[in-house]
Amino acid sequence: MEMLRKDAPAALGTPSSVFYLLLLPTLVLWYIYWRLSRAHLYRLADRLPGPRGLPIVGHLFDVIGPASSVFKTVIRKSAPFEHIAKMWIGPKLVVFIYDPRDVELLLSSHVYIDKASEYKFFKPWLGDGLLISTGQKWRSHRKLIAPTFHLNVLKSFIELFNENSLNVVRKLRAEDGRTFDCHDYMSEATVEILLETAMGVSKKTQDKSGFEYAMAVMRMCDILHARHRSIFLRNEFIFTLTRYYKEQGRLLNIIHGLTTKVIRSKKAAFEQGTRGSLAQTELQQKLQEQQIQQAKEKEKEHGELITSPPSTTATNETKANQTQTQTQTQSQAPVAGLSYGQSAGLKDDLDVDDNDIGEKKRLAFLDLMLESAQNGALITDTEIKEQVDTIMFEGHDTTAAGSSFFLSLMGIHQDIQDRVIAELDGIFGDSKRPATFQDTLEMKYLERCLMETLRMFPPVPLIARELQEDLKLNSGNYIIPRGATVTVATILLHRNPKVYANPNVFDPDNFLPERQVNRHYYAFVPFSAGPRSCVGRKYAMLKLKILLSTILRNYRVYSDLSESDFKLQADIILKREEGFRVRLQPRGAS
Ligand code: HEM
Repeated sequence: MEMLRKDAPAALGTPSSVFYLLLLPTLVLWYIYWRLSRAHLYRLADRLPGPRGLPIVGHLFDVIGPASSVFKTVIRKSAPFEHIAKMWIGPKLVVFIYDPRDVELLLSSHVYIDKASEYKFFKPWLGDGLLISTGQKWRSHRKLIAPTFHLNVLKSFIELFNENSLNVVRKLRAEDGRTFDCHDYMSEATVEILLETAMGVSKKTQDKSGFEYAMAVMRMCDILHARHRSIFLRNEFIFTLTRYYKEQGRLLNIIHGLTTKVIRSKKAAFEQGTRGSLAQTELQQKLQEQQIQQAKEKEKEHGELITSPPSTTATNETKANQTQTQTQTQSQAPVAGLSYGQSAGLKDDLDVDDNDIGEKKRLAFLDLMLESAQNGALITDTEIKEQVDTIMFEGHDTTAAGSSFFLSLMGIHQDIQDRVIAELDGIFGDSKRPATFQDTLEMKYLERCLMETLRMFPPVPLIARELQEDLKLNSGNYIIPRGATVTVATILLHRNPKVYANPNVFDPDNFLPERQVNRHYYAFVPFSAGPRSCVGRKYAMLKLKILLSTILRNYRVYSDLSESDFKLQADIILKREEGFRVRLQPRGAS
């Protein structure tokens, strides 16, 4: 008995050996349970076509590595499949869709609106802003924000679009005749335009130019993309141990520093009763001063009696109201279709009739946010900050990429550039006058070139959703199971040979109305579509037309490369790895 008692612990083993003895069966049981709980996912996934991956890890190794090679590999492997391609990234099922009929099902739905888990890496930066939020919060904020990008509001930005575009032209003089990366200029300009329009502050109120902010955003996107591509960096704990985490903190200081300052300065003006863009007020004052000066000079020259310029004593609020009223009486453009970046026939909440928008809602973005906060609990200070961060990011990086691709393509296709320039000369002649809203409607060929740029090089090349319900596709007898991530591969959709006869050829005539009419609405969705479409779509198109036409009225663009030399990288926003290298020559100089 005595012996038995002594041996008993040895027979049962030490606590650690018991642990190891139980570990294996526990793991096996857990694995069986895990597989069974995902049986539905595996069953339906097995029926989906896609490139063959490795056992267990699937295509994990395809998404690890430099950004440009990952993008190329994923596109290359998906391309041979006609409508849809499935890939396993470890345990994660990702399904790429690029048939317009399936894209319509996903994007037009009010059910499949939850963003994929990859968007969670944006959280420290954008919080629960419009891009990543979901449910009731997204719904109510979308309803609040969409009208602030209504055409009536946008028309009041035209002077600022013009003024900032001229500013870029002046800055570009430093690069005359040299090959340089135009993306830096486009980034800085798009940040400053956003500050002055949607945010309604003057760029003079900032210590530094938008350049530092734009560069911090670019670096931040690199970090987020690195997290997408590394299994280790995806883990929150491991991430905090890396240099990326420290750098993220530094970058967020710059990014949030600017947005905090913007809100503070706008709030201060708001509390003093000032509404509307402070930059707009400054610009109007400057124009008035110029008018007075010119009138005085004229008077001196000719001894002419001149009528006095408009009073400068009106309050900012009155002026902002005046601007808004003026814009309401300007020509009412067709609201749907090409001019605003989507297929004719597609409509979303930006296409509401003018009369459906209440008076108060005709405010620019940050004005409306502050007004709503003042009037009740529609939006809190934290939420305003999240939305400002979201609009600042979404509103600048996308248009910086779009305009840089446009200039690169103009540089490559001199014959097409000739036609754009001829159109602009037809509209403006020799005049240096700023563009009006009506002019932008007449830039038909430039518009087609812009659309073709967004087709071939969509700044947002992938739109990903996480399915909470199964999705039965239209293109074939396929069901994508709930739990999967569905990705609209815009870049493949836009180059679908069944839709575009020569998908890899830059041909602005793809957007001739007669060609458009025969195409599926969802074959062109650079701004997404449906309930989660881009709220900045019209803003982006109007701004890009003014910015790019101003550049091409002043410079001719050249490029030493062709599209086949582009090394595309999709670190959130589509870019050229080698930079957007172009050369400019002032127009009129031979
Ligand atoms: C060429 C320029 C632009 C392109 C190609 C573009 C593209 C897109 C796309 C594809 C989405 C959907 C993303 C997704 O579902 O994952 C989106 C969403 C969004 N965009 Fe844009 N965008 C552009 C410019 C702008 C501008 C100028 C603003 C604001 C001033 C803006 C604000 C937003 C916001 C807030 C969302 C989220 C909307 C929501 O989820 O309800 N974008 N954009």
